Amino acid sequence: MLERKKRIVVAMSGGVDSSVTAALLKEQGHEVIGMTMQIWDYSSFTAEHGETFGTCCSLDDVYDARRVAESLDIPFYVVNFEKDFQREVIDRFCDDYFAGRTPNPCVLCNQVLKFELLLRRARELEADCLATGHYARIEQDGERHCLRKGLDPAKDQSYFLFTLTQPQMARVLFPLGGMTKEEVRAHAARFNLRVAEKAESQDICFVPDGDYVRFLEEERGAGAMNGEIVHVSGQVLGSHQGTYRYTVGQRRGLGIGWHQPLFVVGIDAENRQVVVGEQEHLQRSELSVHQVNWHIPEPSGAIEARCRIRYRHSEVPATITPLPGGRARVVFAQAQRGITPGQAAVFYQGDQVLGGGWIE
Ligand SMILES: Nc1ncnc2c1ncn2[C@@H]1O[C@H](COP(=O)(O)OP(=O)(O)OP(=O)(O)O)[C@@H](O)[C@H]1O
Repeated sequence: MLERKKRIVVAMSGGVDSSVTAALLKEQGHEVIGMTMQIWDYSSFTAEHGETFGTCCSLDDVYDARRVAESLDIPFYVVNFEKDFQREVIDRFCDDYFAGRTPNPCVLCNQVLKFELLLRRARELEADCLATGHYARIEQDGERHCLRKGLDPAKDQSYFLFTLTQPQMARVLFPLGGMTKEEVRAHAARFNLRVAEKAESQDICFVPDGDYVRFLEEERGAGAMNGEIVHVSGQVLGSHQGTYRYTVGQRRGLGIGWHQPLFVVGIDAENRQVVVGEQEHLQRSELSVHQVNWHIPEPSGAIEARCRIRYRHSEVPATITPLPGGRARVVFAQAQRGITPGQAAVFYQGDQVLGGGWIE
């Protein structure tokens, strides 16, 4: 039981996690308000492709969130952030791909939509805090708040939350951070929530079928980025239909016969070249990041930590040196495969997030 009754806005996606979050906070005696962001209109996708998908933000999900709010007997609001989502997440997603990077839109959605815009709406309702169903933990350590991994290693979402700032963490709750998904599903059944058996959401909610190339071409048109496939040695091996169709580490779909397996090792969007090489060319022992967000006071020199270079990567030992202009250099104890510009590099010490930035 928390000591003081709070007014808490719960970000409700219509999924199991945020529904349980709302139910638990209500059970603890807080004044809970449900809020769903409408961020993407699926009707055109569904009309064209004739399918619906279990994503985090379709209209069905708004309906589910409303039903859950009704069953919990809490006020419920839908906020329309479609334009913000288009500008802050989708346009940047497309810009990144067309500039030769592989973006991570979930981090941007958390950063701008959930923890700036939605948090502001919560403040307008005079709420004490905003709660989400993320699997991560925020703990207070003296004056500072620290971000820790979710206790369930299979669900930990701390990587997607590295941009959180101190003022945001002071206002954000992750009630599921200390639970496993099993426990959350058991709570959902106990609360009799009709979303208890709902499937997990997709990786990228606005590309429900996973065909991001089609999505990019619908957004930006096709054909403008075609060019050569070039071996690291400089030899031209073939041609391609658009640099945005490729990502570092990719092996399939190159359409080139070569005496060794070939991988994409770099994308030079300016010259419209896809650079390929053998396995060993994918290994790099250092990277640079920009827009670094430190969760600890910015170190004055190099620190030893562990670094994760994409969501499904187990963090590895690295030396991290802050650089001027909000940048940092990361040098790995052992070379890493497939360091990908546009992805986030997040620094950890044990289960604590020390900071993170965007790979250049
Ligand atoms: N459209 C939305 N409106 C409001 N909050 C959202 C929305 N989408 C996601 N969230 C919030 O962000 C959290 C993490 O989102 P994510 O897409 O990772 O969902 P998830 O882990 O599948 O959770 P859930 O089961 O609640 O959908 C959700 O638990 C919810 O609190």
